[in-house]
Amino acid sequence: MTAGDRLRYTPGQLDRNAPFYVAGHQGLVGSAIWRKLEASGFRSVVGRTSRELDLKDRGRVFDFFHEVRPRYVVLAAAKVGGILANTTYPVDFLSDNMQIQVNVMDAARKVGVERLLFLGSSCIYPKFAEQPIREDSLLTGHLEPTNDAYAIAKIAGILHVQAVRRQYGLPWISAMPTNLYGPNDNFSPQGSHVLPALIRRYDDAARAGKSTVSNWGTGRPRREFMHSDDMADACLHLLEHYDGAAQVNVGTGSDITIREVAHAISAIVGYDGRTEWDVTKPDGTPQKLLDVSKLAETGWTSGISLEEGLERTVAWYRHHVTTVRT
Ligand SMILES: NC(=O)C1=CN([C@@H]2O[C@H](COP(=O)(O)OP(=O)(O)OC[C@H]3O[C@@H](n4cnc5c(N)ncnc54)[C@H](OP(=O)(O)O)[C@@H]3O)[C@@H](O)[C@H]2O)C=CC1
Ligand SMILES: C[C@H]1O[C@H](OP(=O)(O)OP(=O)(O)OC[C@H]2O[C@@H](n3cnc4c(=O)[nH]c(N)nc43)[C@H](O)[C@@H]2O)[C@@H](O)[C@@H](O)C1=O
Repeated sequence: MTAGDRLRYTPGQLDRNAPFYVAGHQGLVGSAIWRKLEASGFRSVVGRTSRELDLKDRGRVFDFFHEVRPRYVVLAAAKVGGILANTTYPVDFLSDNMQIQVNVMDAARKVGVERLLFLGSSCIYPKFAEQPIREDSLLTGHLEPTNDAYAIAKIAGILHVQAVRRQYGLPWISAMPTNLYGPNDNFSPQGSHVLPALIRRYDDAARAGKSTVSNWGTGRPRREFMHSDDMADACLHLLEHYDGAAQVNVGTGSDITIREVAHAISAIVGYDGRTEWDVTKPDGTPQKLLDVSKLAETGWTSGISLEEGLERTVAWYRHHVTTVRT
């Protein structure tokens, strides 16, 4: 594919028989996308674990794309973690993510992948962006320092997609999800995001009859949480209905304090002890609520309430407690 070879994209159903590569298909988002594609009739969905194909290995990534020749790609493979992991390992979050996305997008461009969806994150926006955060607030202010390395890699990914559109005419797109949760999440006490951390902590405490649990920070920051099945639904919707250079925010449109979500989880698991707040741990950005009007204009809104999503995820966690990723 060279500059000037333009693929004509017509919004509508993707071909259910065409090879569809889900990068990161065993992760929180990738596994939800896999379930969604199978349920939607896709017959040729392809995935590789990082053991089978390390996406940092450029040569092997090119070999894979030449062999499989996917027509569609969702790039849901990334180095991902919560606030502490991002603060402790900034080099990994910058370097791994830059390598993964550059290799995948270069190889996908080389074989002429028709539709590619790059997943960024709501942390790409300035720390003190006006709320709810509109897509056009990108690069208008300083980033939140606890995840600036990760955010810079994700911003480079958005630019990469836009550059491919401009130079090669491929109708690739980017989506910026809010904080996500659901089955196959990372439940590592130190490395995970807040929601899996709280589910594990409160469930462990309820089982052990503990009188106190300690959460991080002040509990005052506000976050918007979305179930990964909603996210997967939005991804397929965008691939079938959106073709623009600007990234699209993906969220539910409402947020909640960490204190409130901790209370909700403790009630679901039946924990009746005390909750303390360890203010030596970082709060991160004070509020991250996405403006989802652009997504709504494409015809998609979130369908899973936080209450239902938490119930489902706690049930999943309890069923998989001995095998969850930590
Ligand atoms: N979770 C969240 O709250 C949010 C996530 N996102 C974005 O969504 C996407 C998916 O995140 P999520 O599902 O949560 O992350 P997970 O950690 O659950 O999954 C990431 C996946 O990436 C794969 N992966 C990581 N490194 C490599 C590598 N070197 N080679 C091949 N595969 C690799 C892993 O494969 P394996 O299991 O085989 O090692 C894993 O399945 C990411 O781009 C993330 O930035 C955006 C906003 C919020
Ligand atoms: C999705 C997004 O996720 C990260 O940003 P974040 O939203 O700040 O992520 P978080 O889920 O880790 O924390 C949210 C809030 O919750 C509080 N908190 C309480 N108790 C625990 C706890 O036990 N663990 C964690 N992790 N946080 C806790 C914590 O102190 C903070 O105030 C980015 O680095 C980046 O990866 C990114 O894009």
